Amino acid sequence: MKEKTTAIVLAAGQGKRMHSKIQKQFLEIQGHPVLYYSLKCFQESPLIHDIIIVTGEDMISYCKREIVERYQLTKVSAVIAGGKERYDSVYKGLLACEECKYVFIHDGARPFITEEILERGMFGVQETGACVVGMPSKDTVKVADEADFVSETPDRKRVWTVQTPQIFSYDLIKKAHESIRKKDMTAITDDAMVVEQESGVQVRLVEGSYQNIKITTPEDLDVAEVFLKKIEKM
Ligand SMILES: Nc1ccn([C@@H]2O[C@H](COP(=O)(O)OP(=O)(O)OP(=O)(O)O)[C@@H](O)[C@H]2O)c(=O)n1
Ligand SMILES: C[C@](O)(CO)[C@H](O)COP(=O)(O)O
Repeated sequence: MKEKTTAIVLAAGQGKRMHSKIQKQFLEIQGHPVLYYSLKCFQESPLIHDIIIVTGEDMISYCKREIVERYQLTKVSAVIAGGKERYDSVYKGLLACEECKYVFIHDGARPFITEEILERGMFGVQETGACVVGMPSKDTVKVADEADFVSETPDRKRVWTVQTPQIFSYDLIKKAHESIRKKDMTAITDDAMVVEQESGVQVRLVEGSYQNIKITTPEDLDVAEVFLKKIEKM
């Protein structure tokens, strides 16, 4: 089915900045693992046909049992092993996709996506085949030189901090990842930059939300608890 849309959900990171024995995507907030919340959104979205979970080799059976079976995530078509870096895990996810038109690449460490965000992403990707969700920066951003002196202050109106999901035409993102893998790869921190560097395709920015945080350091868990309590009351 060529019109299919697949979500690749990344959960193979070590979470070093969290300093926890349990990897952050498996820590519980309000009684459920962080990873569950974004999977639930993809499971319930009419835009998404199937879901691939990318996790550590040693966590595959845990994910199948404690996430996919426990929450009856019927759209999950595969749970596969990721790689050393985030971009390796993305590439493995892309290789595991069955024929599809679009892919939503998402950090399993971002629990607060919504159907509205997915809709904006799906709308945005139609234009050029590449779309990222993000938000305009609330802070003024400085670009530093190598000695930590300010080298530039970009116009804040033009500065966005980007989130996931990042949504692409499958053929475009697969080709871009294949192309960058032939080079010396350093500091590839998102998928949009792979498209920026390896194709002439423009990447559309659409609004995510200020709530769509990535669980990265311990204080993010406190913030996540607050957001969840607020969501539960709605
Ligand atoms: N080799 C990797 C590295 C990261 N990720 C995933 O990519 C997302 C975003 O990465 P990040 O927040 O940097 O996670 P970690 O790499 O786990 O964190 P840290 O850098 O603190 O170790 C997370 O959902 C993480 O599980 C992945 O699937 N495979
Ligand atoms: C893809 C991403 O979530 C966009 O903000 C982010 O770049 C992941 O980066 P990290 O270095 O893995 O935290």
